[in-house]
Amino acid sequence: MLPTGACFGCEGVMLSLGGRRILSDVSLHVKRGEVLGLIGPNGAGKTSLFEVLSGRYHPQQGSVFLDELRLDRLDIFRRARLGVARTYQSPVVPNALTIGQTLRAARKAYAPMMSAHDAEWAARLVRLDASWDRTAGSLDTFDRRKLLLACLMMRRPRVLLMDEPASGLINTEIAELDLLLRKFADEYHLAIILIEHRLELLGAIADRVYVLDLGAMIAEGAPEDVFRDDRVQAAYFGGVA
Ligand SMILES: Nc1ncnc2c1ncn2[C@@H]1O[C@H](COP(=O)(O)OP(=O)(O)OP(=O)(O)O)[C@@H](O)[C@H]1O
Repeated sequence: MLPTGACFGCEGVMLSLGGRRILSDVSLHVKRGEVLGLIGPNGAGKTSLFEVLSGRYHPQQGSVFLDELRLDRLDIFRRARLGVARTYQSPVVPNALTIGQTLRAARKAYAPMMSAHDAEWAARLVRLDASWDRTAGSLDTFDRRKLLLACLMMRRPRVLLMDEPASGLINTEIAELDLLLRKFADEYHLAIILIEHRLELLGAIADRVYVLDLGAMIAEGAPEDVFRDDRVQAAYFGGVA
């Protein structure tokens, strides 16, 4: 069960891969309209936790919840259809398709089919200004991210999991991305979880932050408190915990 007010998350997740313990007793939850940061040093288990939440990995112990629904037995595509959207560190787009064709493919990927109006709305929402005749492969990193976000947003997801969405972006683009994500959370009540290495980026946008280290959750709270936490300092900078 999730705590009162939470709409998505996991409880007591234990994951082993290839005989190695990757996650130990990990719990995390997010509310509607909340932007959550997930941080931790390299190899802490952040991406593995996203794979558990999105349904690519099935943990040996623990559960994933969307409201009261237990998602444990559902594969990644079923969770996506229930409103668990996911982006990846590399914005891989279908290079040869135009923006228009890519959005059309997303509209028709599964029932219910979305309308052309939904695609136009989503492209406007993410401020994708490029011509729809352009091939997706010709877009820069930020426009690729926007195109992939538009494909997700047209279906009005309930949860958005984003693995290092600021990777490859310049500062002005990161500022625009922050505004977009705040808008998704505030106006569309989307629950957002972001993986980010750079603490300073999360300080500006996250309502709350979780810190993973060596597969265990070592801190949770407001960004300014978490960043001062001795265990977090030790995990990041090798100080004394
Ligand atoms: N399929 C796998 N089989 C065995 N070990 C794995 C597998 N995938 C990941 N790992 C290991 O699990 C640990 C956590 O990896 P993960 O990619 O989840 O960490 P991360 O916090 O996302 O790291 P980074 O910030 O470097 O992306 C690492 O030690 C990694 O080598």
